[in-house]
Amino acid sequence: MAPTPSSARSNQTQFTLIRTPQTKQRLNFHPKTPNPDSSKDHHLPPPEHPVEVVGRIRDYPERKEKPASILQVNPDNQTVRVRAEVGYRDFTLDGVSFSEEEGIESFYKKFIEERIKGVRVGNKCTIMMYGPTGAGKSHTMFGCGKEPGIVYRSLRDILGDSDQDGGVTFVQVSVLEVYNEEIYDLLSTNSSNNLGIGWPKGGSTKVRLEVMGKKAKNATFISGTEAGKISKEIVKVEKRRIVKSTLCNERSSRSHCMIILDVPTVGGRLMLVDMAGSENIDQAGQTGFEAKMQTAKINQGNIALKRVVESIANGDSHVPFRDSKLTMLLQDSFEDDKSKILMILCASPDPKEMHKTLCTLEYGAKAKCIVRGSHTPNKDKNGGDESSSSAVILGTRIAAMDEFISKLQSEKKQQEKERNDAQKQLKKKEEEVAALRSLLIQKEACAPNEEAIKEKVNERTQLLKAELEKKLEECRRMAEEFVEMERRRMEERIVQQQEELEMMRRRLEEIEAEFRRSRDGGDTVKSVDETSGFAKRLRGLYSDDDMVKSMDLDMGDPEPVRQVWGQTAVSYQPSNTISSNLSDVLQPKPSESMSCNQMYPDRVCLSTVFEEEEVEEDEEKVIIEDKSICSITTTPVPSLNFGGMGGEENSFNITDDKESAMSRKMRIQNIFTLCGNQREMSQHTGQENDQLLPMTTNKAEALAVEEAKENNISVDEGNNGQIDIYVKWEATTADNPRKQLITTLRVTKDATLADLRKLIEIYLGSDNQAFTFLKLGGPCGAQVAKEKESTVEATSLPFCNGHAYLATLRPGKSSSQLRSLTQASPLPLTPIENKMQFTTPISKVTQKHQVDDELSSPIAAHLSSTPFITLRRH
Ligand SMILES: Nc1ncnc2c1ncn2[C@@H]1O[C@H](COP(=O)(O)OP(=O)(O)OP(=O)(O)O)[C@@H](O)[C@H]1O
Repeated sequence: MAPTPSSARSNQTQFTLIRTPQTKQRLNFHPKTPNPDSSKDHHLPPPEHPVEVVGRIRDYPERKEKPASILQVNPDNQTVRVRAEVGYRDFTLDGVSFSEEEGIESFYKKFIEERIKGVRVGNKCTIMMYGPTGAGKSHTMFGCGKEPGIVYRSLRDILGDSDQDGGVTFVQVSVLEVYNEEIYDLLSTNSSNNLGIGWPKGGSTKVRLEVMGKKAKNATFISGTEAGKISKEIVKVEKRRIVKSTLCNERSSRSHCMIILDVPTVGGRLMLVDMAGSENIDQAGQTGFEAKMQTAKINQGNIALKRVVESIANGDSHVPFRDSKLTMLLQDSFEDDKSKILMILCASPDPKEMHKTLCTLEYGAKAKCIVRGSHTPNKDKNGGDESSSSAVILGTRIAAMDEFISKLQSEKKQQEKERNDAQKQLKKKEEEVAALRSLLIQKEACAPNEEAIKEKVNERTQLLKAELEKKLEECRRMAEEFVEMERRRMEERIVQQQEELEMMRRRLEEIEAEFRRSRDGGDTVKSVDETSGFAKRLRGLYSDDDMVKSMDLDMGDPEPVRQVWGQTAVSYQPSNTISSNLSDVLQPKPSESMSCNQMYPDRVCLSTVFEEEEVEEDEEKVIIEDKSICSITTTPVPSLNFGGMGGEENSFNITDDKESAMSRKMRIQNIFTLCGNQREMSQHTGQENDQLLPMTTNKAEALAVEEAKENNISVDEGNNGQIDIYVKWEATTADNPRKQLITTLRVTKDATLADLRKLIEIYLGSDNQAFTFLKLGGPCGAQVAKEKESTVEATSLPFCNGHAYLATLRPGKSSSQLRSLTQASPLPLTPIENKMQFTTPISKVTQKHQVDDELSSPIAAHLSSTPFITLRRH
């Protein structure tokens, strides 16, 4: 494939594919217009191509990792494509063979065997190995140990197997070497001259020959009919070739080797030419003047052969055969009509060798275009004149040229198409690059925006942080204020408690004084003493000097009394000290917080722990006296139904089937006792009947009394000589809209209402709420005069529900005091009471004590406003 000048120009301007230094040496075809006489060409014989070109691509069996091949063969096995990083070039040859797939034997059979048969019958054939050093020329020509090369296979084919054909064909074989533009006879040795470097050792030298005409003069030949013997000789003399280690080949042939095999009987001739490597000086890595000269002279043969090929192909009148010894010896091969040339292009698939491979294929493509020229006149065998013969030849050449030109044009079109595709792809890629670039620019433009956003976020964060800190500071200040306020409130409470304690102490002193008076007094006092269980009790206690008397509001509770109230919790420490520790305030102890959290999961709890330990000893004594008389508990009323106390019908749980017979009996006994007392009281006083309440406010109580009368059963006075008394306010009045269960007291069974009053007054505290007892036993209740209270026993009160006595209090004139009593104090502490108004938590407490659901609500309503006190014994 030789580009036309036009294509070469287009390559320069449009193609940047693959260029070689040899481009300038390309055939310079003149553009030709279509031959007007081309119509006449159809009778011309097809153009004769004396040179056929096949490619042999070597293998690298010794390499473990083979590089990707740059050579690719089309399915027609004639076009080899050289792939570069960008683009490719196709070369159309007469055949391509990969030594990896086809060994020497199959290559020989495919491309050479037929020609050798022609030689045997008188044809002339020249087989040239062309290619860069190390491409496998010698390997293909002479073979290796396992595979004999073309030389030995040709000999065997021409002479036949000596054992079978023995001497049918006779051949003469000359072996020449062209080195440094000199011809040497490798079959002859000259023992006298020693030419030095490169020559065989042992004193013998090669014989230099002169060229006479187109042949080497006086060349030695070996003749014979046995291929084996001749092959052995050739093997021997082939080793005399000058070889040298180069960068490209460890045993590089530095000379051209020609084996000329004549078959004189038929006039056949076979010329086998193993050319030296076609590399240039730099590639050969030769240094020094002599070495460079040597490489230059080796190349001289190659260059001369190229010129000859181009000249023949161009149809030049002069073909420079005489430019080198090699071309002089090959002249016959090109000029003889009977001679055919087979050029084997050896190439490497290694990408590193791409440049050499391209040069080799370009050279082969040129050689393939050679047609018989005018300088090889083919005498008209039919006796025609020379001019007509020349015209035929010229016509043939023109046809060949036209064919070549059309081929190049189609290649050019193909390449232009590929170029357009490549340009389109390039444009597409450029667009992509432009898009990416714009994206990049956009991103770069966005970068400052991100910075601005970050800055804003930082600013906002700082602002929020400052606000947060401000609010935190505010909260801290509020907490401190709150703590301070609580502290002050607590202090006030403490003062108040101290005052109350003082008042209690004074009251106890009064009681004590009364007690002394009763002890020291006459018969009048004695009667009081007999009737007053409380005084009796006091006397008993004071008569025992060994008894430890103490007063402690927290009587024996293993844990301090805790009342849940409000939304905060304060831990109140003994000795009137206030724990104002903020952490204590805001973070209650785990046990406290747990109880609080269970009851008020959504609230912050404040628990009050109230302990009085440093109370004066005298006060303690009095309290112990009180304790011995009664105990006030916060135990919820078990089954007392206060549903009817708000005006609705009372519904004591008298139909409870589960009530034990014992408790029923006790209740009936109690009612009888009450009834008896009522009658007794009426007889003694005579005034109470006048002051009977207009109606019994509690039907259940009346019912219980009647029941007791009917059954005539005495009441059992409770456990351990103590009885429980429910203390409640009378029915609803305008002043007192709610019924109030005040508390439950536990007193000795011989306690009088006067004793009860004292306890209730203590319980009610400094408010000193005025009240009178209502004695309910008959159909109507009656007020008990205050002065008569000491004569009326607590057991004369109505007995309710088999559990406790009911002390109903009628408020005195000071209803405002009652109101204030019923109103819950928001403050946690009063001396011995806590006024709670939290329905929900109290109802929870009552549920905890398993009060019926029906009862829980009204009881909770009462309990929520009922002051509690817990007194325990030490
Ligand atoms: N097809 C092949 N398969 C295996 N080995 C090969 C092949 N071709 C060449 N070789 C090996 O490569 C090395 C070089 O080959 P060779 O001498 O034939 O190259 P060359 O073209 O003759 O080089 P030079 O021009 O320098 O003489 C040798 O060792 C040879 O055995």
